[in-house]
Amino acid sequence: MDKHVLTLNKVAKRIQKQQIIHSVDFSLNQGQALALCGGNGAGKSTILRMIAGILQPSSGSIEVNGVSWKHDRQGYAEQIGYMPDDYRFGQGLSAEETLTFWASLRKVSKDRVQDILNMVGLYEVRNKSVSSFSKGMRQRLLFAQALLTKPPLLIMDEPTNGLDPYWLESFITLVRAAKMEGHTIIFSTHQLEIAEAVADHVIFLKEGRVMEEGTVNDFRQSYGSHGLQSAFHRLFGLPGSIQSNGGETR
Ligand SMILES: Nc1ncnc2c1ncn2[C@@H]1O[C@H](COP(=O)(O)OP(=O)(O)OP(=O)(O)O)[C@@H](O)[C@H]1O
Repeated sequence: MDKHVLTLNKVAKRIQKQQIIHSVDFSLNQGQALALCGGNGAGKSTILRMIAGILQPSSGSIEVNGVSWKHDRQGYAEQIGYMPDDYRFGQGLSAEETLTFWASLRKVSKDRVQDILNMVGLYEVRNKSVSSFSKGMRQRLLFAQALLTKPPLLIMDEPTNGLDPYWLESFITLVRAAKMEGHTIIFSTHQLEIAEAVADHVIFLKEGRVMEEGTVNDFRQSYGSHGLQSAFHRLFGLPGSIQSNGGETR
C-alpha cells in the first residue's frame, strides 16, 4: 500500500462565529499533486495555511509523513515548503540576498541558492532589488524559497498568479520535475488548465466544503473532454456550461 505523505482527517476551521471550513478529509501519496479549485472565498487559502502550520484547525488533524504540527513543530516544519499567495519582501534586498537569507535560516548551502536561481530563471537578475521585480518575478522567487530545502511536501497558494505564458509553461515543467523527484504537491488555483496540466487529483471547494473530487480522468469520464471546466460551471452556475457528452457549449 502507498504511504500517505499528507493526511487531513475531519479538518474544520471556525473563525469568530463563522464556520470557514467544514470537515475536510483527504490524503496524498508521495509524488502526487493535488489542486484545490473553487471560487473566491471557497476556503482554499485557509486549508493551505492550516497545512502550512500558520493556522490551526478548530478540530480534526493534519499529518505530514506521520508528523503533526501540534506534537513536533520543528519536525513538521522540516517536512514542508510553503509558497504564500502574497508576501512583503524585505526592502532593498536583491533576489540572491533574499534567498541567501532564507537559506541560512534553513541551513541550506550557497550552491543550492545558485542552482535554484537558475532553475526559476532569476539568475541573470539575481543582483537586482526585489522591489523592482514584477509580480511574475516575485512569484518565481517565492517558488524558489519554497523548494530551497527540497521538502517532501510543497504547498503553493495561487502559484501561477501573474506569470506570463512562457513562465506558465516553465512552471508546469518545474512542477512535473518536482513530482518526478518525489515531491508531493498541494496547490490552489483559479486556472483550471494548470490543474489539468499538473494535478493527479482535483478537489472543488465551495463555502468551505468539498463539493466534488477525483482524478482529472474521473472528471473527463463524468463530464467529457472539458471535465474540470464543466464541473466548475455546474458547481458555480456560470453561463455557457459544457455538456457532459464531449464538450459542446450550450
Ligand atoms: N481571518 C479571517 N477572519 C474572518 N474571516 C476569514 C478570515 N480568513 C478567511 N476568512 C473568510 O473565510 C472564507 C475563505 O477564505 P479563503 O481566503 O480561504 O478563500 P479562498 O478560496 O482562498 O479565496 P480566494 O480564491 O479569493 O483567494 C472567506 O469567506 C473569507 O472571508
